[in-house]
Amino acid sequence: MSQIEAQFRVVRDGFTLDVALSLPGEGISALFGPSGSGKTSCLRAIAGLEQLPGRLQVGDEIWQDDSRGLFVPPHRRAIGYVFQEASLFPHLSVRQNLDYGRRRLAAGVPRGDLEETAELLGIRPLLDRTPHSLSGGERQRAAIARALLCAPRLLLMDEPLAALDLKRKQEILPYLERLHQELAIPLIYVSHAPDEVARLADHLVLLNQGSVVASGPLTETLARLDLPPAFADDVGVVWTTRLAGHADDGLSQLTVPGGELWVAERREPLGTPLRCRIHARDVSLSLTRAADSSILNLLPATVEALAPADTPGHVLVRLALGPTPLLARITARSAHQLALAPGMALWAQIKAVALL
Ligand SMILES: Nc1ncnc2c1ncn2[C@@H]1O[C@H](COP(=O)(O)OP(=O)(O)OP(=O)(O)O)[C@@H](O)[C@H]1O
Repeated sequence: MSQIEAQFRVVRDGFTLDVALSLPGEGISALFGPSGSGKTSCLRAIAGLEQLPGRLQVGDEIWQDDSRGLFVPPHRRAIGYVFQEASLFPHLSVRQNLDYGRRRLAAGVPRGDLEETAELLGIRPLLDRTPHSLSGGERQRAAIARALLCAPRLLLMDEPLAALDLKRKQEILPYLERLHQELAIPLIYVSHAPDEVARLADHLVLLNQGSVVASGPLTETLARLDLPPAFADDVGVVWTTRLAGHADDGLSQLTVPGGELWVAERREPLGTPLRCRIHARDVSLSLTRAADSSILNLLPATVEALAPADTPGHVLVRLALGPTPLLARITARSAHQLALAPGMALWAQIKAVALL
């Protein structure tokens, strides 16, 4: 499917939402931002649950165009919507809940396979249970399966993990990753949890106070130096690496275009894609390759740009390892002593790699 193009503008009770979104027609796009930045408002407007002034095109279908007085009502939009709390019918079994939306599809719309979808979300053994006998995570997986079975052209999820405790979140994330690999339709995922976004998203939209402050592929967007303080807390990059090999001393090697990393042993088959997050605070710089350092991950890099960091006395340095961006946060004094400037070749020392 081609792109999703959405423009909405509304002023209400002192809050202005003014967004133009251009999202890819596949993969997971995350709408990320602090509380009250307008994420849910955007999602509800895309679903048509709220009619905000604007225009919306999903692939080749126009769902809203105010200039032509066009507004497709929510029940006519082929959308699967997953809310924070799973809204299953309590008096129906999981199977009946899953079947509910499917049976209401118009004639001619291909029906998804219930058993297959249940398998994808690991809820096959639960099909004959009622929602109240399920854990929060299981309920949410059933809600996702139900949304998928409505033959959507677009899947929307509004903080689907926010109501779950850490253990349940960890339990459901692998299913979302699996969904990510299998899904042929785009998913717009609202979250204010950086870890979820880092783990799942392909495309990232950063919202702040009702406006889009950045939008683009995840890796490039996270490596921008000009993000407002609301996003500066956890600044760093996410790399999609591939498992390239194992050493006999308990380490595994990951590769990204332009670089490689050693991490504690991973047991997945070689070639498996693995995402990892590298915080800018865990990257230091040296002009020569330190031979006397205990840090294993020393990578040749080129300085691309520098900008003041959110913490006083620090700067953010954007580096390139071939085509792959990396951020380092170092003191302004060190940057001065090393005379850092764009184009300079140096060594990035990566102190910690978080595998997602
Ligand atoms: N129906 C409404 N009428 C008036 N104001 C609203 C309405 N819905 C949302 N708002 C306001 O719009 C702003 C954005 O809200 P929204 O729920 O879209 O933000 P959000 O980024 O999803 O926040 P959170 O992460 O807390 O869910 C908030 O100031 C909210 O109070």
